Amino acid sequence: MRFRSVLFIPCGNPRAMAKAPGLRCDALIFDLEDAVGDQARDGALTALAEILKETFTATTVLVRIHPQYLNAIHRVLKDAAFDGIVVPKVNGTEDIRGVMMAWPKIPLWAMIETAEGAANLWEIAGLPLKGLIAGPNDLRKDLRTRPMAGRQDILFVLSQIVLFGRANGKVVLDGVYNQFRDTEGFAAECAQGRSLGFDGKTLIHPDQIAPCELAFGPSADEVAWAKSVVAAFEGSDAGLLAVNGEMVERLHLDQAKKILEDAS
Ligand SMILES: CC(C)(COP(=O)(O)OP(=O)(O)OC[C@H]1O[C@@H](n2cnc3c(N)ncnc32)[C@H](O)[C@@H]1OP(=O)(O)O)[C@@H](O)C(=O)NCCC(=O)NCCSC(=O)C[C@H](O)C(=O)O
Ligand SMILES: [Mg+2]
Repeated sequence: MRFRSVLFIPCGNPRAMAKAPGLRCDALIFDLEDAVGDQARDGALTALAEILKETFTATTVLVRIHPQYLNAIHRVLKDAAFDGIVVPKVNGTEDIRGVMMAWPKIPLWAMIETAEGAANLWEIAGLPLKGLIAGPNDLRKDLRTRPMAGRQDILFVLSQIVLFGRANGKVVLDGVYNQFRDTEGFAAECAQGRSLGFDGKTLIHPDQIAPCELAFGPSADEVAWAKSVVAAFEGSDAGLLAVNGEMVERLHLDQAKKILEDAS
């Protein structure tokens, strides 16, 4: 399953909700948390229950719950069809266990967006979760950082999400980019997220889907490199070879095969 492009849909926005079934991204996250004002909460939940009856172009449909309204959400969605729950502001393992009790069979995703959650990342990542998602907005609020070029202010947390996520076999998703009209800045942040090791990025606007897909998929250069490595090892049982002036080992062959698989 691919998780390159993962778009938040604000459940309180009927126009955005109407677009959701046809959107060509890997996953959708229907948001019942920060995107929904308190007055709109009941309507948003009803709208979500209705839309979950539809068929989606996206392969994975997730719901970001609001832990404060867990009982109401569970009551309305208990028979609804969706593929996972995103738990926001996870501070520690207890925040996940409560949701696991309510939905024992559905895959859970933890958002790492508080100082406490980041400090407890190793324990959280050790839980049977599907994935970890960075939340840069809440993280900056909680850490009291100021946005810096190259996300230097939160880079250590982003890298730890990748580190602890990978060590525990989780899908790891980068956080959202708020300046949704800034295509250059967005492309740069996607490239950085890809280089840091994230599987994909969470998005806030449909216009971010295509550039995100491009950034997180294998580049033309990577595919060319992968083909040359696979070709070089064909019929050879050598441990390492020189290919185009570069030493490549069998671990690179594994990487090359993965790139070609991702590109297909
Ligand atoms: C950011 C937006 C408020 C901008 O919306 P808008 O001004 O309406 O943009 P456009 O006019 O360009 O929109 C064009 C049409 O596309 C629809 N649209 C926009 N966004 C979405 C979306 N996310 N999903 C589906 N459809 C969308 C508009 O309705 C327009 O439709 P139409 O009028 O029929 O042509 C808006 O993009 C938005 O609300 N985005 C989602 C915001 C959100 O969900 N935020 C919460 C999650 S992010 C987060 O919390 C991060 C994390 O927790 C952290 O701490 O960092
Ligand atoms: Mg947040």
